[in-house]
Amino acid sequence: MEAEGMLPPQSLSAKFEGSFAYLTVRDRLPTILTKVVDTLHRNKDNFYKEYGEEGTEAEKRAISFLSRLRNELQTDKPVLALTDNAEDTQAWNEYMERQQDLMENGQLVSWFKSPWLYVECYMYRRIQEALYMNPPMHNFDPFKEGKTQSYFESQQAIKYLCTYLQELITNMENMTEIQLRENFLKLIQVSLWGNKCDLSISAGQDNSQKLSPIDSLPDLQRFILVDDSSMVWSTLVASQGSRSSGMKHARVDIILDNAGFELVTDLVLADFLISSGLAKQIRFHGKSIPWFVSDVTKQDFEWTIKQTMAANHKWMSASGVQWKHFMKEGTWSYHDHPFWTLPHEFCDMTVDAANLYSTLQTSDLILFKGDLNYRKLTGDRKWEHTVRFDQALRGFQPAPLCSLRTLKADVQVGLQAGHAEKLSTQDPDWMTNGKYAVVQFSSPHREQ
Ligand SMILES: O=P(O)(O)OC[C@H]1O[C@](O)(CO)[C@@H](O)[C@@H]1O
Ligand SMILES: [Mn+2]
Repeated sequence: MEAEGMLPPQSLSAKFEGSFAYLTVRDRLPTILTKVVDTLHRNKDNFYKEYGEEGTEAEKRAISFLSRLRNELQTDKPVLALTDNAEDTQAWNEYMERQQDLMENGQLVSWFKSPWLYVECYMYRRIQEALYMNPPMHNFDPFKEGKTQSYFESQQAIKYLCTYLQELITNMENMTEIQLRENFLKLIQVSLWGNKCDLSISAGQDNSQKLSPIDSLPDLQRFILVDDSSMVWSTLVASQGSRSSGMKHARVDIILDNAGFELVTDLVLADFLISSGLAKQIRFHGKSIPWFVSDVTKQDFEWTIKQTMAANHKWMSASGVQWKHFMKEGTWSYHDHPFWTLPHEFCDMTVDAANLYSTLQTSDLILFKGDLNYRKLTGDRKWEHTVRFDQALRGFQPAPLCSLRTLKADVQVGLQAGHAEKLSTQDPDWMTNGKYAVVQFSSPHREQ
C-alpha cells in the first residue's frame, strides 16, 4: 500500500512542450482522426447500400462531428461532457469533473493542459460518441480494416507459430519440467514481442510481423530491460499444485492489447498454458468499443479464431479449431468490462470498478499486455526510473500480475540505478521507439 501522504509525481501531459505527450497530441492524434474520417468517406457507398438515405445522412453527420473534434483538439479547446447516454457516459463526465478539480488557476480541462492519458482515452471515446449519436453507425468499427489487414500481413509468422505450437502439443507428454519451462519462457517472449505490432504508435501504418517469431528471440533478448519471467513461471507452478495431482485449478487472466499478430501470440500462449496443464482456465479481457486503433474487441476476438480455423494451412486450422473448442467448453472465455475503456489509472479500480477488481482478485496470475496497460498500471506519471514497480502500482495488487510491454511512451520504472542514463546515451529514443521491452512482475504475496 502507498505510504500515506506521499503524492505520486505529476502526470505526463502535452503541457510539457516538446515532450512525447505533446508531440502525440499535436501530431499523432489529429492524424488518427483524419484517418477515421477517410474511412467513413470510403465506406459511404456501403452505408447507403445497407441503410439507404439514413445511412448517408448518418455518415455525413459523423464526419462533421469528427472534423469539429479535430478542430477542438488542435485549438486546445476545453474538453466537453459526453451527451450520448451510454453505459459509461456518467463515469466519463464524473471523471472530467475530477480532472477539473485538479486544474490550477481556474483553467479548464483541455487537450494540451490535462493529463495525456486522459485526453488520449477521451479522443477514442469521442470517436465512439460520433458513432453512437448517429445510428445506424453505432456498431461500425472504423479501425476494423487496419486490424484485419495486420492479421493477413502476418500470415507467414502466424503459420510458423501455429506449427510450432502443434509440435509442442504433440511432444508435451514427454516433456521434462525443464523443457516445459523453456518453452513457456519462449512463448511469453513471443507474446511480449507481439506487442511491437500495434497500429496506434505508427498512426495506422503497417507494422506487421513477417519472420519466424521463434527464431528472432535470441537476438531480441538484449532489448529486454527487466525480465521477471522466472517469477511468472514460479507463480504458475506454485498455483497449480504438482503437475500430476491437478489439485488446484489455476486461472490466468490476460488483459489483451492489440488485434492482428499480437492477439495470435496471446492465443498461442494461452493454448500452451491449457495444453500443458499449467492453467485450467483462461479469461481474456478485451475492449467493448474500438480503442487505440488496434485494440481487440469481441468482434476481433471471434473473427481471429474463425479466420484461423478457416486457414488453408493444416496447423493453423488445427489451432483455430482447438481455440474454438476451448471457448465452447468454457476453458477460455472473453470479457469486456467497461472499465478497460475508461481513462482511469488502475489504482482507481478498487473504488471505480470494485466488481472487476474482485474478479481479478480470484485469479492466480494476471498478464497485462502492452504499452497502454503499462501506462495505466503506473498512472502515466513522471516516475524516477528507479522507483520500484510495486510502488508505481500504488496499491493496485489484485493478484500476482505481470506486464508484458514494449516501450512506446516515456514512463518506465523498476530499472537499476544508472541503466536509464546509459540507455539515453546509447539510444535517446529508447522509451518510445518500441525497440525495448519489459517483463515486470508484482505479487501481493511477495515480501515488499
Ligand atoms: O498498443 P499499445 O502497446 O498499448 O500501444 C499504444 C501506445 O501507442 C500510443 O498511442 C502512442 O502514443 C500510446 O499512447 C499507447 O500507449
Ligand atoms: Mn493497443
